[in-house]
Amino acid sequence: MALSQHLSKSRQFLAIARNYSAAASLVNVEVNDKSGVAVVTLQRPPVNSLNLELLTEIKQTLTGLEKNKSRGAIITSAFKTFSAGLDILEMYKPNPDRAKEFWTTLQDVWISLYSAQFPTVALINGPAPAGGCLLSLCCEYRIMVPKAVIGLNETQLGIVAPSWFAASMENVIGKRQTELALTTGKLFTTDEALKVGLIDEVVQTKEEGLEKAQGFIGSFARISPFARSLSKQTVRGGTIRSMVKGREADLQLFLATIQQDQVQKGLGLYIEALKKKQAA
Ligand SMILES: CCCCC/C=C\C/C=C\C/C=C/C(=O)SCCNC(=O)CCNC(=O)[C@H](O)C(C)(C)COP(=O)(O)OP(=O)(O)OC[C@H]1O[C@@H](n2cnc3c(N)ncnc32)[C@H](O)[C@@H]1OP(=O)(O)O
Repeated sequence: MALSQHLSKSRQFLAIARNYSAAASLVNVEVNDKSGVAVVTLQRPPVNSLNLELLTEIKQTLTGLEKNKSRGAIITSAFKTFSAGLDILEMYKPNPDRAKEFWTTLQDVWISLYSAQFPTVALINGPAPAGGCLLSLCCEYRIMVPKAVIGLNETQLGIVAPSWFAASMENVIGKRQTELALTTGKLFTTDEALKVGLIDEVVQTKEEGLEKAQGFIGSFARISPFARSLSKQTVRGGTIRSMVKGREADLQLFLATIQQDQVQKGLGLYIEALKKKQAA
């Protein structure tokens, strides 16, 4: 499709996305007029913790971008935190039906983002623990600001990162580093993340990050989108197939795990600690 035609379609999507954003407003989508690349900004205050509603909007946004054959997407945050990960309140004293929908929607978001046909960049403009890290790991390229942290720190909450969280990290930094990171619940500083390959670039500001992200996506201008996306599928297909095959078992494991007394106690203490931190 010619770029002009494509941009016209993108603008139509933007109009729809704007209307949608106005109604719900947890995700803002802006399509760049020149490049056709969508900047997807998470905006659930205060820290973009991923609850059912935010995950649902992310899922709908990704579906819209895929339908409109997006040229690329940059995922970032409107706040100083990229994403605080899964909303702990979705797992603490959960309503079983909502917990089921919550986890299924998280799985859907992972599948859509991990297998997106268009190029994806995470512009990590603040802390990205656990589920925040997972979102960025689904992308093809990660750009991060200084003085932030990123990692799968689940063990620090007394829970375990599911196998597809671990696989997402392993595909980026390898088995050895993933095992060390997961067993300790490590949150990498920006410098540590760069050193281990968890992120690709460091930028000083979000604006610089947006330019770099556009540059990364622009680097595919002369590559056939068909060949690009099939190559991505070749590399990621095994991980996606294994997650999809195991998703019902994974859901049941999640539901059983969060009902355990020990897990509930741990989550309760963690929530208290977060609140005390704010009061101090
Ligand atoms: C093989 C077996 C498989 C079984 C599977 C079963 C279970 C595993 C399931 C899931 C995996 C879990 C994944 C997750 O993502 S868990 C979430 C992990 N997240 C964190 O640990 C981050 C916690 N937050 C922070 O560290 C900080 O908030 C921050 C992100 C660094 C930001 O710091 P800042 O100082 O800017 O903000 P505050 O700390 O003051 O927070 C403001 C406000 O937000 C509340 N909040 C923070 N994080 C969360 C969260 N993740 N969920 C819900 N709420 C959160 C915080 O309490 C404050 O609230 P208040 O009401 O006091 O204003």
